[in-house]
Amino acid sequence: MGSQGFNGQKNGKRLGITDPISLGGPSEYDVIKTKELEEFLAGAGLYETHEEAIRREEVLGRLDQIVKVWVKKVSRARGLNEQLVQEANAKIFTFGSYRLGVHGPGADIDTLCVGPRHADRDEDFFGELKKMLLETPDVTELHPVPDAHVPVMRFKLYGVSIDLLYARLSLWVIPDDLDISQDSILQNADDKTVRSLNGCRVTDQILSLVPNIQNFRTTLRCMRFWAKRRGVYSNVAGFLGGINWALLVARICQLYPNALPNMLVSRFFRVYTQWRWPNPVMLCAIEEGSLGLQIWDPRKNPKDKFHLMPIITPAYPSMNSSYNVSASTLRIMTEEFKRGHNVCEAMVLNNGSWLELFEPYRFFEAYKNYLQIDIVAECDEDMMNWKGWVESRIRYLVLKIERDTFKLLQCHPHPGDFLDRSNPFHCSYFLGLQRKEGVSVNEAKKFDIRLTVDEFKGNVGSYTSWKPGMDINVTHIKRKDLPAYVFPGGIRPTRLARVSVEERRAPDTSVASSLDAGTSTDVNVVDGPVDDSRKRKREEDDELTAPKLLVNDGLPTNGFSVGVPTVAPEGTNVIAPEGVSVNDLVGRSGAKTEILYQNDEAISGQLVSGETEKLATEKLMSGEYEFVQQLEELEELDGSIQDKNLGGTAKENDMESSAIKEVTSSVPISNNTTGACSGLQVNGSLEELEAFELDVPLPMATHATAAAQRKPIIRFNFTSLAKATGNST
Ligand SMILES: Nc1ncnc2c1ncn2[C@@H]1O[C@H](COP(=O)(O)OP(=O)(O)OP(=O)(O)O)[C@@H](O)[C@H]1O
Ligand SMILES: [Mg+2]
Ligand SMILES: [Mg+2]
Repeated sequence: MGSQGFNGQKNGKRLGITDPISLGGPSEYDVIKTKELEEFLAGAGLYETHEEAIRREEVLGRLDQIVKVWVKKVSRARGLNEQLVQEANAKIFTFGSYRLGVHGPGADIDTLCVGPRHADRDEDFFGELKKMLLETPDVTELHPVPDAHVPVMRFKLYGVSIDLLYARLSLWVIPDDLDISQDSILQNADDKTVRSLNGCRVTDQILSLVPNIQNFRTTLRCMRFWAKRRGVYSNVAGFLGGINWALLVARICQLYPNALPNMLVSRFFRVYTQWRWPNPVMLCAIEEGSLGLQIWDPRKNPKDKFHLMPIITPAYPSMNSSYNVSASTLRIMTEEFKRGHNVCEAMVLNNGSWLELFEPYRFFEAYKNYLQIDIVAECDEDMMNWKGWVESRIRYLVLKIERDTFKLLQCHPHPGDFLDRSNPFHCSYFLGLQRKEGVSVNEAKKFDIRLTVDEFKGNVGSYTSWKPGMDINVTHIKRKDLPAYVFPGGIRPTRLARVSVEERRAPDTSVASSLDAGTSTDVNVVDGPVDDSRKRKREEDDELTAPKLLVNDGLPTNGFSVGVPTVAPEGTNVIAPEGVSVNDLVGRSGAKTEILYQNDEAISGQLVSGETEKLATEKLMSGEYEFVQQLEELEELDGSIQDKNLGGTAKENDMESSAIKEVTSSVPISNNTTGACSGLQVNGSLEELEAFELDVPLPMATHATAAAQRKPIIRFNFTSLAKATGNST
């Protein structure tokens, strides 16, 4: 198949803020591999049926009817004359995965209702419309969330999940052909309206900024599925969510405008493996705008400087869509990009497969030590609210632990919760724990993170909608003590293979995978034989290095616990920060390079040579836009930025390997504790924490006074050999 001859432009406008990396079109191989990929995605159940698609359209039609009736009712109640009542209008727009055309069978439809100035949010949208929805028999599970940052009404209409936002415009009449992409639509809009409009405006912009929507969709479907399988799909956990993945994929589509999805997937991994965060990913230039709304600008906004993985939204006001990303989650995602890159490279040599790329990440085999966060509530509604709140706090716990252990301990949050099948009002979250690479047992000495956990629980306990019965428990557990309900089917494998650090991220062709689409939080744990000699060695290692973890102060618990009750520990020690080199001030190239080769060098009709393309990618990475320059300015502005190696490291002629190396060390500089980050590890073996010896469930200490009275103790002692007495749950 020849080149589609796309020159990187759409309607005479260049897409993206740089020229493409390659204008090469697909080869026969790409056509075959793309077909294979599409079949794979279909086989995984990612596409809905034609009937389901029709149903969604009917649902949207019905919703549009409902809001149109609503707005007339509201207009009449406000005393508008009959002519104005007749003209009164409201309109439904869609955004999210449905609008992008990448939704799966069970996905919600994200919708926005745009209404006139006399239909307000509180009284009319969350009042009258809610009342009408409650009275509509086809509406079920109505759950209004008026106090959210982006207020939303959640419900099901004919069984289809709907997220409905509201934008109140300053117009008296909403025309049916209203264009919300104009910035003027934001004039005189309240903050919640601006935020509510944002989802639609961003989605529409994305679709207008990619060269080929169909290729974008297939690639995005693939990347969303991949991210779910690899446990890196979750905004709230500090990974990336739907909009972030869409933006990352869209940028790749701009850089390879004539490529088919198979190549876009492989370039996705290549480019983001080399990406030198915190250079931002942007689909277009950031507009200053005339309305004075705050935009992402690390030169002006101190908070923006600490964003580790900026992925900027393309509609005014441009924002960073991925501010939740932490050093931990960035490290994990970078490792995953690298793994994806390796699998794709191997595929070209006939050594890899799509199956292998989508191999589920085996979270519960990856670590020896976990932190288990259990929550309980008294009824469905309390549980839903309590879960939402706790879930949104967990990434702060990750930050706190890494901060308070001077980054010697690394946390890996598992996205999503696990429901205890024996108790519908109990569920658990998990963090994998490991010692930072290169931190020796001796160096690590002892940790005391009682205060860290206490702080977390205090924070969680400050929930303004707290109700009696909402409780939380934080317990340290070993892998063997993981509750059965975390495993597929609720059945603990008879023997859990320990995945070595290298194995954790490396492709594993020996493991068969069941492609249960949509189970983003499920991890396929495989029960396999463990080599005896390796096992013996492990046990010896455990003996030598067993650290100690104390999870409470010996006080009795209040009866709710999951974990391993053991004896109370001896006194606790607080580790000193000495000797901890937080190597986060390492080199970022300051040079702004000429980007890419000329268009006419791009070989029309065929792929550019691998080496040329690699070089082009590398160039792009090393001189991405004006941002490097911006960073230099930043450094002049802010003495806290201490990039000593600026401009002194790899430049445009460096090979890919050095670019990778740079990616792993090119991180923003911060003296801010929450935004602080360490160097990333990609290569080499990450050492795990070895067996914790003591593991006592925490007393319940969620709320206010309870939290103050029961201080949980978590102590990591890498030298002590106190014997465990734990038994499994
Ligand atoms: N917590 C949030 N903060 C900010 N924006 C959010 C948040 N949750 C959702 N959104 C916005 O709503 C959009 C849709 O979110 P949603 O969770 O429905 O994901 P999605 O991409 O539609 O995937 P799915 O197919 O799983 O629904 C996102 O793309 C984002 O713009
Ligand atoms: Mg959605
Ligand atoms: Mg949604």
